[in-house]
Amino acid sequence: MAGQILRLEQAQSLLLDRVKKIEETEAIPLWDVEGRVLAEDIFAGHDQPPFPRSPLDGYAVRSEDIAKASKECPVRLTVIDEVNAGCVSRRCVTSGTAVRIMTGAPIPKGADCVVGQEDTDYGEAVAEFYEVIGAYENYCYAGEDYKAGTKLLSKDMALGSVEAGILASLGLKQVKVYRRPRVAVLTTGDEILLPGETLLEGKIYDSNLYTLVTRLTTLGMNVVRTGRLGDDAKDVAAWIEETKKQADIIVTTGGVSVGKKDIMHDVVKRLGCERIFWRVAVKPGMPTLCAQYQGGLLICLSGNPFGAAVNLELLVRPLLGKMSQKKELMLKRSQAVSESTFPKKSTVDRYVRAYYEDGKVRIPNGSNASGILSSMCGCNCLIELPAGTPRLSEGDRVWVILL
Ligand SMILES: Nc1nc2c(c(=O)[nH]1)N[C@H]1C(S)=C(S)[C@@H](COP(=O)(O)OP(=O)(O)OC[C@H]3O[C@@H](n4cnc5c(N)ncnc54)[C@H](O)[C@@H]3O)O[C@H]1N2
Ligand code: MOO
Repeated sequence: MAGQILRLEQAQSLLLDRVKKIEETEAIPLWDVEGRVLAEDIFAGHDQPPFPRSPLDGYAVRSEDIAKASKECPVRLTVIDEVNAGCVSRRCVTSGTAVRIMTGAPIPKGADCVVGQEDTDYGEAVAEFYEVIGAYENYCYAGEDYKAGTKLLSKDMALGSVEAGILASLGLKQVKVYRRPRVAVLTTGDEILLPGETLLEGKIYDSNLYTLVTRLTTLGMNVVRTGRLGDDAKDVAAWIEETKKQADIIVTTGGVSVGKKDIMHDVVKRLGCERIFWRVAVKPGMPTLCAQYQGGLLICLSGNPFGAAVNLELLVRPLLGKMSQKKELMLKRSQAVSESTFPKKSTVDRYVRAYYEDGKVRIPNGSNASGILSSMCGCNCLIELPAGTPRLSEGDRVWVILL
């Protein structure tokens, strides 16, 4: 069963070769666009703004009427109408007249500029003007944001709050995006209890389910099914069989090592899946087992909580990035100077939980062992110590993977 232990890059590329960009699309409400990828080009259906509008509260006038206005020698114009945002004045501004106007209101015909009310006497029937304002000053053109027919957003771009606003400004309620990768998570182990159950002798609570599902959700994935089962290969195979149609990727934890209850090897056989690899030369999480089922990948991570969390980042996250076209999901490395020591020499590539800030990286107190989760609290990176790296000292330069 042992076979060859793959280097991380080999394992990553074997898996990446087996996934494709998701082409299926769905229409979603604008509220939900954050983190989604646009599946259509978006063209403007109208000018924005659709009409020339006032940028000020004041008076719409003809600039030639106030060409000689000053504080000492004000120009007096008859106020023939008032227009607020959302309304339209049907009057035409002719020589000697003005229309009282509020910010955002359409500039009436005949007017070619707006005088802010601070430069007037705020007159109601007749107003005095103290400033010269040139033609098309304080004048927002129709279409100055965008013109009808302009391509505003392109297929395959990432959507966020600004794009949501642009789509809304077009009057759209929905937009076509690629569907998200569908991921299912199953934790296995006779010792695993769900939070809320009574802690019995020899048992522990399931932390992996919560770490993995929360992380996948944060990465923008559609977690379609979750489950927890004991060490029974038949049950686990049945669960995976039922889930295969709904999920592009099924992630499991536990049962991948060499013990009597390490059932995932048997599960893969029962399912008739093609085993892609077992074991990657990394610590933690070395015994990861990956297989292909029709329609997706089965990624069986170590039961150890840190091993599962790290390999979700190293092996699963890049797949999700490729499938969803979200570049930010591809692994991001940065150089940093270590402010901590790490005592163990690395015989395989080792990942150490740490905090990164401003080019410096610090390892938290507590163990970095595969079974230890609590010291990962607040960590935002993994220090990458390649095989053969001697003990880490303060001041050493290292590469980190930003989480
Ligand atoms: N003789 C050997 N023993 C082991 C080897 C080896 O090479 N020879 N490899 C070790 C390494 S490295 C790892 S990693 C673990 C992997 O074990 P499994 O993936 O089979 O996982 P389990 O045995 O099921 O669990 C390991 C550990 O994690 C706890 N666990 C499991 N599930 C959860 C969960 N959902 N939430 C929290 N904690 C969980 C479980 O109780 C175990 O303590 O194998 C080594 N053994
Ligand atoms: O490969 Mo394991 O997760 O280090 O104990």
